[in-house]
Amino acid sequence: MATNGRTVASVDPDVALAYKFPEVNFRAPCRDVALYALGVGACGADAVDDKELHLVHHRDGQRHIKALPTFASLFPNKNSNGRGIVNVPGIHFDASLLLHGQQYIEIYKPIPSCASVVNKVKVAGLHDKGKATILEIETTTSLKDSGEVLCMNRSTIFLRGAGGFSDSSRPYSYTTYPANQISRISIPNSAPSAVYEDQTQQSQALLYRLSGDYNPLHSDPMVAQVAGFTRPILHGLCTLGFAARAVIKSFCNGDPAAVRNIFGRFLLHVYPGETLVTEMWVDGQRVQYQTKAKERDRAVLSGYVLLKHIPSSFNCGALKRGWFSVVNYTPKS
Ligand SMILES: CCCCCCC[C@@H](O)CC(=O)SCCNC(=O)CCNC(=O)[C@H](O)C(C)(C)COP(=O)(O)OP(=O)(O)OC[C@H]1O[C@@H](n2cnc3c(N)ncnc32)[C@H](O)[C@@H]1OP(=O)(O)O
Repeated sequence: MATNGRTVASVDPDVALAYKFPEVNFRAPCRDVALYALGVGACGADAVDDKELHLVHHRDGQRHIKALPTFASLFPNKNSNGRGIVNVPGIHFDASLLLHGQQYIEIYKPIPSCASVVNKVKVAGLHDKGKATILEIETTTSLKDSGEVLCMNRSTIFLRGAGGFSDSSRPYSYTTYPANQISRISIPNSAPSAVYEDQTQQSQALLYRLSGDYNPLHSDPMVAQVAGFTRPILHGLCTLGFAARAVIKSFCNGDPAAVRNIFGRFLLHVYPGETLVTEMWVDGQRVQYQTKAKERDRAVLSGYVLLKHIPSSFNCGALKRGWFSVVNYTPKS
């Protein structure tokens, strides 16, 4: 329903939860993997950066470029209308007020750089927060030929202005697992094990959107203003890609296959051109992180990355072209 061009929000949880999504088949070609890597800043500091060149270029003797684990976060886009909006019967909202709240990714197999895959999708959570509705979409992606499951994405979408559909004394909440299992991130008081600084470009969102999220919030100044921002903002998943790269460069010697799970909560919007400073704390195989927009000194993202192995000790204090990675880390025995 729409009045004056704006959709009047309404949520019918029974209709939404009963909906069976169709399976979505698609092909993720090599070119998409490289374009995505560039969209999240790979090779931005140094075009021949040895820790990242393999994300966009394969040398003689290598068959394929390597996909960042967060490339998997693009797969749920294929369930959407191409503007980051998943249509779920029973949920009507003003698309200009949608924000990405959280993303959780489990990687079961290294993400291939070229594959035909299929998405199975379900509503995994629905919460009435009064001023907003939180919708959680779970997408499980498998290789089309073998049926092997590659990864699972849990996308948490914050629908501003769409809450209040339940009794305020007993707000509606549904989830297929305890949400606090992944959403409570407490940042340690101790000094971080590593800090990584990265510069986003003014054109970052315009480049990132070519990976498939054409939500005009990230490109159209008028739409951004209606949504409450002074100018277009960066895609949340772009910021998550920067944070994942920070962890991979600092603790995995650039190997994207070293990552098992990734979680991030988007705390505040990021403007393209801002400097992202990611602080990381290692605890066994888990790297907790917090990313700040340096110019505003505000935390914009926090979460964790679960690695396949405890990272080994190494020294990395190189400071070049405004990037730094200061490592103060010895693995626990
Ligand atoms: C399938 C594919 C789908 C992918 C779609 C993606 C499409 C993309 O094109 C869209 C984007 O990329 S948007 C850009 C990235 N996101 C952002 O910039 C949002 C940044 N975060 C914010 O602005 C605020 O945290 C904000 C506004 C989110 C919340 O702030 P407040 O309104 O101040 O909320 P608050 O009062 O603190 O809390 C209210 C309840 O909500 C919960 N909550 C808060 N932040 C959350 C978040 N980020 N994610 C999930 N839940 C969140 C709180 O816990 C609280 O609940 P409770 O009272 O039960 O604790």
